[in-house]
Amino acid sequence: MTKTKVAVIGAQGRMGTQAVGAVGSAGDLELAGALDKDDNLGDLGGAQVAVILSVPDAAPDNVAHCIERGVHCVVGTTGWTDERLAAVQAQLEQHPSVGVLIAPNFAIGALLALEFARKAAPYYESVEVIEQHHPDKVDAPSGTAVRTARVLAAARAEAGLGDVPDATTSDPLGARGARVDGIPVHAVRLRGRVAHEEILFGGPGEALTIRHDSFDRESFMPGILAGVRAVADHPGLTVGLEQYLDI
Ligand SMILES: NC(=O)C1=CN([C@@H]2O[C@H](COP(=O)(O)OP(=O)(O)OC[C@H]3O[C@@H](n4cnc5c(N)ncnc54)[C@H](O)[C@@H]3O)[C@@H](O)[C@H]2O)C=CC1
Ligand SMILES: O=C(O)C1=N[C@H](C(=O)O)C[C@H](O)C1
Repeated sequence: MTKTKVAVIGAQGRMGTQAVGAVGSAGDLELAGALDKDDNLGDLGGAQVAVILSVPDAAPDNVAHCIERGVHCVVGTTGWTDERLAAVQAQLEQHPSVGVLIAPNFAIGALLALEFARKAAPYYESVEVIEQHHPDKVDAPSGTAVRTARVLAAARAEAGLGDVPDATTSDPLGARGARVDGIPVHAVRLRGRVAHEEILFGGPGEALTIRHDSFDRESFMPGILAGVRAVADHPGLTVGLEQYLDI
């Protein structure tokens, strides 16, 4: 069997170290490179696929480097703005056979939570998102929470729902949190947490809470490997691993 050659970028980080182990342990994959910020990415050790788990400020350059060399990308790094996504899209137009997966969350439960939330959204007047992470995380709100809020907002708009009700007229300290496409999003940072998300729905006389917990980064590894195995068959830009899976 010919093994797919995979390079990990951000290989010395919390996620990168586990991803290096997961790729190295997969019988159908070969670790071609384990690269971090002081390394010259070069030809990525001849990799066909790069797993990018660097920091938000570095990932756009990492992705551009890979696309330029025809290397498919499975990107876990967060912090993707519309402008950064548009730049990836534009570069991919010059490299139409290259696949780039940007996956805000690789955990199967997080993907299921997103789909359950999409389904619930039309039925509730109120919804808010609370994410909790370890205090070493550099970006807030989490990429997962941003994507969840966007999906919720789109589902509400499609169902003809208006803004979430909120009578607040005075909030000088920002206690009501951020708004992503109109959806309130709250970020908690606590030592001991890994990655957690709650989607709180409210309607007259009832509530529905959808919650996902990643207690260990091993929860992300099967999703990374699934992305690596599928990315070459999905040229162009894809946001969300759920697009590859039958969820
Ligand atoms: N999609 C998902 O399921 C998950 C995504 N993440 C995201 O992955 C990213 C990394 O998270 P952690 O591993 O916790 O962070 P980390 O800070 O532990 O690791 C980041 C690594 O990237 C390296 N790095 C910095 N600049 C670089 C450059 N120019 N080139 C190559 N490497 C560079 C750092 O030296 C470090 O080793 C974050 O954006 C985080 O939100 C984290 C967990 C799950
Ligand atoms: O930084 C993290 O840890 C995580 N980052 C991703 C995010 O921002 O959504 C995924 C997961 O929540 C863990």
